[in-house]
Amino acid sequence: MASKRTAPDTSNNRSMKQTKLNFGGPPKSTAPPRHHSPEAEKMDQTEVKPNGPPEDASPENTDPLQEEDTVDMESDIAKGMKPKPPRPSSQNQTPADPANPPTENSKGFTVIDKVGDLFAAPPNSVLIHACNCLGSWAAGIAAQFKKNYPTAYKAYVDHCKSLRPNQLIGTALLLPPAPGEKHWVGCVFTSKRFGRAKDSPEMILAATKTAMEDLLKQIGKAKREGKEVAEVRTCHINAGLFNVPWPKSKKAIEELEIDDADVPREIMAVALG
Ligand SMILES: Nc1ncnc2c1ncn2[C@@H]1O[C@H](COP(=O)(O)OP(=O)(O)OC[C@H]2O[C@H](OP(=O)(O)O)[C@H](O)[C@@H]2O)[C@@H](O)[C@H]1O
Repeated sequence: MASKRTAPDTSNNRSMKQTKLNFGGPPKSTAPPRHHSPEAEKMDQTEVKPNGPPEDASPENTDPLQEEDTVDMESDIAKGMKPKPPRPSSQNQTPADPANPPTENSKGFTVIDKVGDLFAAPPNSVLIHACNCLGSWAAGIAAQFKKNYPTAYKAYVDHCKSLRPNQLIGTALLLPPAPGEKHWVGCVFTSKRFGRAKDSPEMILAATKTAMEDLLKQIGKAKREGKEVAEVRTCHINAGLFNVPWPKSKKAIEELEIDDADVPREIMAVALG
């Protein structure tokens, strides 16, 4: 683990049942460790440190999720939980027509929980993480992003320098794979600041909705332009240093509706076991 410190993940990673039990419940910890100096927490623009070399940061080419996923998904289905049932496609249901079987809501999204390492995703996957608006990927999974994707980190810092937190909050930045960096990086700006100055859980969740909508639309646009986008994978955004239980962020994503045929409808939420 490349992060300098661990952060509380207030969700359960392995079981939809436990995820449901945790839903809406209080976070296990309300005081995540501070990870920036008081000076840094006061800053509106973080200093830009030179990026180190990628070292041997390139993630694996294989995706070790598959086997475990199948087991998890099957057991979830056996428990009568996810996958999410299709939403009604119309208010006025007509009798079943074999030529036109009922379809899922074409505007909605499904978030599938998986156990594994986010960075072990297939090439050209989009990896999503929550960001502050100050240009800092100093801790938690953000520090791993900084190490693995130095070009994306620089683009994120430049983006944060070009806009104020009030302009960035609730938006997203989609960064294509740079040479030697095999994944897209999806930054969702869910809190203006970090540490003790982070936004409230309510504000973080509101920003998560619009930022994820923005990101998914950007992914749809990239696909329309012929760019190669494999899977869309997210970590349990907001569940560590931002201290918002994952099921709440997951629900915010699943409640989105976007009317765009090119937007990917399935998001894998990957968490370490
Ligand atoms: N390899 C891996 N694969 C899969 N899941 C992994 C993983 N490694 C860790 N996780 C999990 O990933 C979740 C997110 O937890 P995090 O605490 O990182 O992020 P967050 O979204 O709550 O908070 C954002 C602020 O954290 C940073 O802080 P800085 O201000 O830069 O210092 C940012 O820049 C923001 O400001 C937790 O469930 C971790 O268990």
